[in-house]
Amino acid sequence: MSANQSPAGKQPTATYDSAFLKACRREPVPHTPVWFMRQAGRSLPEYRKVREGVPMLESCMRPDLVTEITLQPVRRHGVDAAIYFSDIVVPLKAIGVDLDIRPGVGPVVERPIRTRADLARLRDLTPEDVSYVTEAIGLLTAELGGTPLIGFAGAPFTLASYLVEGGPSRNHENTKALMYGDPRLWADLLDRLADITAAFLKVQIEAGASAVQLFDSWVGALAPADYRRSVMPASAKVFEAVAGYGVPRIHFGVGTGELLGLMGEAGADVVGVDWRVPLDEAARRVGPGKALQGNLDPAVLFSSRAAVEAKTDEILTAAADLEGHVFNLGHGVLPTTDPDALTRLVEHVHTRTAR
Ligand SMILES: Cc1c2[nH]c(c1CCC(=O)O)Cc1[nH]c(c(CCC(=O)O)c1C)Cc1[nH]c(c(CCC(=O)O)c1C)Cc1[nH]c(c(C)c1CCC(=O)O)C2
Repeated sequence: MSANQSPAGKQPTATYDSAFLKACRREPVPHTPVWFMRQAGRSLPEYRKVREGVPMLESCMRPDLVTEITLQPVRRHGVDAAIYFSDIVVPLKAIGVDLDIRPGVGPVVERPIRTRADLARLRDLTPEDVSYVTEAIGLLTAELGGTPLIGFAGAPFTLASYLVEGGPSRNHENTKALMYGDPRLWADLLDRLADITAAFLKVQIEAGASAVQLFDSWVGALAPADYRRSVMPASAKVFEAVAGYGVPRIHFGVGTGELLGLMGEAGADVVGVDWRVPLDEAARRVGPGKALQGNLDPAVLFSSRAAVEAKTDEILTAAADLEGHVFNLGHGVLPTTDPDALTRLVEHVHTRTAR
């Protein structure tokens, strides 16, 4: 190990010692670190400008654009971590699934996956399928200095929901029909997706990502017993596959108050919490040995500065006794959010928690 290398491998010491990675490891921090899910995106005029005329999926495959878009919120807001600009469906596109991301809609799959024959269309992901990810992360880590880069992927349940429904869904009825009606096929589908997801996260870590987040955005639609039986084994397989790298693993979903304990148990080092459960109560549900991430309601950013600060202070108070806290929103930045409100929020959290 050379002098400027960390115990965690090839990342620079400044990155290893960043407030974000320290909080994930539950070590003392100089201030509570902050980043925002969907911090890169339509809330930023500079994002809308570089995306002009470039379809979403194409932008994810261009290392120059990925690098620029990932850096934009770091420059503008001074957040404590960058999140790699991509989408949860990128690895599926990379293995040849016929899908697209429609503006204002989200991912749409031409031929949904619902039978055993359909399952054969999901082949393994190799690093060559996503060489643009390796290239972009190389460019990014060179630019980021001591700011850590978070890699991410969609969790098997949330990916399955898009694949089975064929697009965004409120009730996930086709997904649940498969889960309850053909548990063997469902288990095989989730296992396939776990392998693809694990391979995609490995590419990002090996290229230089300092942490990874598994987005199980829609898993809050399930009761705990069904989560434990039908989803947790696949998510646990993903976490286990990347455990050896020693980078923090974050696990996030929306409406997951009843699942927080199980989501930690699946293998996360950090559990993401939406705004429906206060962080002190979330800590009781998750139990010791894990950090928490969250949990300001993204809609609060549409209220007055005083109201944003009051809600933020409530969260910081609830987080005061946590073993590790990464400040974030309870879900992604809404596209019409005033970016200045986000910049002020970063400053406020840093000032309020400076030690
Ligand atoms: C469920 C999900 C998706 N994608 C993602 C999730 C999990 C996170 C969550 O729960 O919000 C993950 C995601 N998607 C995107 C990021 C970028 C990194 C970041 O957080 O800054 C991340 C982390 C870019 C994106 N992914 C998408 C956009 C908007 C498309 C655009 O800017 O043209 C961005 C910036 C498209 C997308 N892709 C998806 C949706 C629901 C949408 C929005 C559809 C719309 O409102 O237009 C699927």
